[in-house]
Amino acid sequence: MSLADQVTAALASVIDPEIRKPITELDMVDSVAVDDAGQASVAIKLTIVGCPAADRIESDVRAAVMGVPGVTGAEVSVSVMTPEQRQALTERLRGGKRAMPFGPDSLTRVYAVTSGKGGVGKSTLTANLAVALAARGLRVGLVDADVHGFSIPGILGVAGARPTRVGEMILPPVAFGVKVVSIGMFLDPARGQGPSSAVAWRGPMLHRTIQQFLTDVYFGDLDVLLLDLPPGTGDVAISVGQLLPNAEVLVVTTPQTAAAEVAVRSGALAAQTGQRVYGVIENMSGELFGSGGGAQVSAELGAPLLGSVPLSVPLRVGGDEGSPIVLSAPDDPAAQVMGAIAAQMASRPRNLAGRRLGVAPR
Ligand SMILES: Nc1ncnc2c1ncn2[C@@H]1O[C@H](COP(=O)(O)OP(=O)(O)OP(=O)(O)O)[C@@H](O)[C@H]1O
Repeated sequence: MSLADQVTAALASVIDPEIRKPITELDMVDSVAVDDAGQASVAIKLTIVGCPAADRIESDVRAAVMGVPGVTGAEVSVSVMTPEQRQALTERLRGGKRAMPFGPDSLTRVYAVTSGKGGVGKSTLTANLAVALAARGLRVGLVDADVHGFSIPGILGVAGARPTRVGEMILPPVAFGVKVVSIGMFLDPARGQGPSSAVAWRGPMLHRTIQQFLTDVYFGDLDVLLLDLPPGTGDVAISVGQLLPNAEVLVVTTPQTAAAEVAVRSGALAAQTGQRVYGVIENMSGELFGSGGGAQVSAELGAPLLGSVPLSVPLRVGGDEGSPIVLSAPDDPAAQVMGAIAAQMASRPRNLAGRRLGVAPR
């Protein structure tokens, strides 16, 4: 066996402390060379930038290399895997099992949009934010999980659209650059399922449906996934909290005090499932409905008030007509506020920056 082969064999004793497998099985050894004088050069690829285990891996590699008889010195260089290499590794570690793509090791920022009660404009804001984010060049997916009324497809002008099935894969319709699916598109009226049968959707069946839905719908690589949840603190919010603990919550409220109180409750549920409240949006602001609801929810949840969207006739009409005003009437004051909120969201880095690869040890 050549000295280089012996060095490679020795590297099998170096275990990645997080993934808990030999680095030689994780495609982390890029190259190994040993010159005539016994000087070894080893190139290592880490899974992510700023990998907390980097120093340990590097020193373990050095020790393993120096332990090979005949090696006189070791030069270890460290780089980072490309996203493709990382993805290939992740898939291989999962053993080819289809997994829910938006879990904690995903690069996608996931936002669950919730409200205390219905009719506060949650779906309208979610749809417009999604379109505004897509218009900024982000890859955006939108899941309508509001079992009390699937309004997203209508607001985005794809009310009659059905997803395309390619084998086991379900390809979502695209509206204004947003990949949009609604649980409403998967209901089977023959089984009594329908937008008006929310009661039949409670509990474990709903949980399984959402899980299957997130797994089977092929969104591809997304920068942002938005979920329009039903108002309140019901089963869907709990399921999403369990399935996507990494999701951040956006709370929509109106300016009235009563609406603000229930909005706080739905935001507080997020904390119980380990989610973080990213921010609060006040909608339909204007003297008519009182004021201060957004600020109150923001203060009580300890999350920023991202903006106050004024009452706007074009916003309502745009929703009815399937024409989101962030595109069709960008100068409207409500469109301006929603555009500004989308700009804040778009300026955040991708989800995984500096985080560990969340691969569970076997
Ligand atoms: N800022 C606004 N100005 C005027 N009308 C608005 C505004 N925001 C929303 N609306 C209108 O209010 C109605 C309710 O909005 P929407 O369906 O988005 O609420 P929701 O909170 O998602 O309700 P639910 O959860 O019950 O589906 C719609 O007719 C919508 O066009």
